[in-house]
Amino acid sequence: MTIHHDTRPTLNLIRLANGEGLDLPAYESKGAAGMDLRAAVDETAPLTLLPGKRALVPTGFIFEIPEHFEGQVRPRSGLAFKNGITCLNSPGTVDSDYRGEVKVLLVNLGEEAFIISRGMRIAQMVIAPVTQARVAEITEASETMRGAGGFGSTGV
Ligand SMILES: O=c1ccn([C@H]2C[C@H](O)[C@@H](COP(=O)(O)OP(=O)(O)OP(=O)(O)O)O2)c(=O)[nH]1
Ligand SMILES: [Mg+2]
Repeated sequence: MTIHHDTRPTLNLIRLANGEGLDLPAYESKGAAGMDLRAAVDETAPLTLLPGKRALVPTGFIFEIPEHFEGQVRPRSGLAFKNGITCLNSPGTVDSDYRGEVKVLLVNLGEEAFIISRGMRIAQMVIAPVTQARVAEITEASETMRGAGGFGSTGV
């Protein structure tokens, strides 16, 4: 009999007042990379995002991102494809030492107004390992084949 140890890091969530009654962020399928984030906008006041405008949408939770991990706030492709809605700062970076409310910076690149109602799944968050590098200044970079080639240097 094989015993499976759950090696996943724990993500502690603290529900804020504006998060009352919201479903927790959740992975919507067994293999989902990201957990969907819901809009903690007021039930009585949906947020209208006009074309070309951006808005910081609250999630109603503090996320205690485990140490040595980050939260990556990413757009949902369905909203991007159907409505032109994306995360302006994608991927948004939630630091493991952040203890404020996680918010989603949405922008409307579509042609129609987009209504954000309470509980709508407006983005997703991937929890990914991340490290800090020790920064050291040196006088000369090591030689590589690529060298300073970038921005299309390898062709299309
Ligand atoms: O999509 C996002 C991006 C960031 N944040 C929060 C969590 C993150 O830890 C903090 C800082 O994000 P970032 O470092 O990207 O912003 P900054 O402009 O560098 O602000 P700061 O000087 O506070 O780091 O803002 C969000 O809630 N959602
Ligand atoms: Mg920062």
